[in-house]
Amino acid sequence: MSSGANMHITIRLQFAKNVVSFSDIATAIGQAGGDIVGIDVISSSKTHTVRDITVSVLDSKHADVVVDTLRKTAGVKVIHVSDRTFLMHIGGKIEVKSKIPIKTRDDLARVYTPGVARVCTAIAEDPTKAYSLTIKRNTVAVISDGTAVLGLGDIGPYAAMPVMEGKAMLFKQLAGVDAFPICLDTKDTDEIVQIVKAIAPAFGGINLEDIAAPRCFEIEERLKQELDIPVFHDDQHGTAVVLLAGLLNALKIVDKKIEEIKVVLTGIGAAGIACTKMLLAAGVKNIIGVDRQGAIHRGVQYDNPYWNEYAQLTNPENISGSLSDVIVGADVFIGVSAPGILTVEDVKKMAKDPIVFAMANPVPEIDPELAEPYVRVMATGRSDYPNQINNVLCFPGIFRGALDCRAIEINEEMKLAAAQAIASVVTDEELSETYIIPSVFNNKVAERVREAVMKAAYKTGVARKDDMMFR
Ligand SMILES: NC(=O)c1ccc[n+]([C@@H]2O[C@H](COP(=O)([O-])OP(=O)(O)OC[C@H]3O[C@@H](n4cnc5c(N)ncnc54)[C@H](O)[C@@H]3O)[C@@H](O)[C@H]2O)c1
Ligand SMILES: O=C(O)C[C@H](O)C(=O)O
Ligand SMILES: [Mg+2]
Repeated sequence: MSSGANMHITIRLQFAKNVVSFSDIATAIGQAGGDIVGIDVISSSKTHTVRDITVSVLDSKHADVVVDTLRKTAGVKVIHVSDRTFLMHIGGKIEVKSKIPIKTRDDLARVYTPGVARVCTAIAEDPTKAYSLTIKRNTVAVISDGTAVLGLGDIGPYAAMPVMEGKAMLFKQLAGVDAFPICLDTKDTDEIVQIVKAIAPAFGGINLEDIAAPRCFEIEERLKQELDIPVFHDDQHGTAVVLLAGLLNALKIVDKKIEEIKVVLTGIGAAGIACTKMLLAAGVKNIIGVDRQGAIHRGVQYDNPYWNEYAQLTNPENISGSLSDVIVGADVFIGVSAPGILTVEDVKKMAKDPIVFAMANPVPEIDPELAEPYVRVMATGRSDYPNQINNVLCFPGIFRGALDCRAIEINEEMKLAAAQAIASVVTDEELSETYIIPSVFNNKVAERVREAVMKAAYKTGVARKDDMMFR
């Protein structure tokens, strides 16, 4: 399965009318396996025509095959090839906009010197006024060091930017939160903690993103202790929240109790450890974690201290072995690891009515089309298949709620409330194998998550909004 399903390329080509017809070109594209999804005439003369032909292809290799076929067709000249996805990224995807225009000298004197000085002084005298007089109240920093970007791994801070810009777009569109992508050119835990602390004054919350385990745990813990604004590692907690929402609904379909299921989870990293903790808190008793060297079990000393702790909390029968060994009889498979590691043979060994959540991005642990015939409920992290279990269902609404009540943190109760809120958007009448989790575009999601999260924040005493100081 490719990472670029729905990949569209636009090929600008010129063809000599007396040598080749458009239907010859369409046939050539079809024979190379491409699907024409759009045609635009750019110019036409007596002898030549220039057209932009948009073609759906499987991946970039397939795109090369289609383009090569056209290059070899007599009378055809390929002028250039563009990829719609790349075109959407030219110059980046977000910008900063002013709320008020500066039209007159008077405006200038208010938004900037000298007027602004009075506002600065007011904040200097009472720093809590930053909430009412600066962007802090509505602004989140999306911070990555580029070490665990999607399932692409350590691709560095420059390459991480498009994902962080995308997260910022989603924050804004789904919950009205202004988010800044900030990619740091350091992998040093102390340095990351120091930098984030130092930039915190401008922000009402910190969303850590795509920072590899195990460093992400210490970074988050230390920042939580040192800052009075919510710090939330999206790949851990956002994923765990949405996973639980999806599982609660999937279990209704197969009519199994959460306490009785056997769960096998692959990828004991940031997402995997947080998902496991959330499932244990929700009542799962039998969960086995599998990483590269097989099932995590007691009796081994792992280099990774988090795995030693993990072994204590999970795998009640202390089973060892590979994924194929431990998957036998499992009710649920959860993948937050790497592409293609679950085989159809593995799925066939699961208990009746298997639930498979293959959540690695962009390529899941098993191709949904291969798994489909053998599973009862199938979900991925992607938007091009039904049941998208992706942290995008959580982070906009959870931060909206936290910002609106000026929460000092996002705690366990707030996360659980968010999971239940997401699950509740799908009504019992609507619930089906292909609809266990609401769509990212369902505008009820962020609002419901916001309300639930605020309620939990007030209940647990972490909301400061009623405190006059933070108005
Ligand atoms: N759908 C979602 O919302 C969502 C959210 C977060 C992460 N993810 C995906 O989950 C994956 C992991 O993300 P993370 O942030 O936890 O990264 P991470 O680097 O912290 O953890 C990944 C873990 O997977 C393990 N792993 C790699 N290859 C494996 C294999 N062949 N078999 C078993 N384990 C293997 C690694 O050793 C590591 O422990 C990525 O693909 C990411 O895109 C999806
Ligand atoms: O970015 C996503 O689509 C989800 C998640 O944060 C991931 O790292 O895969
Ligand atoms: Mg991520």
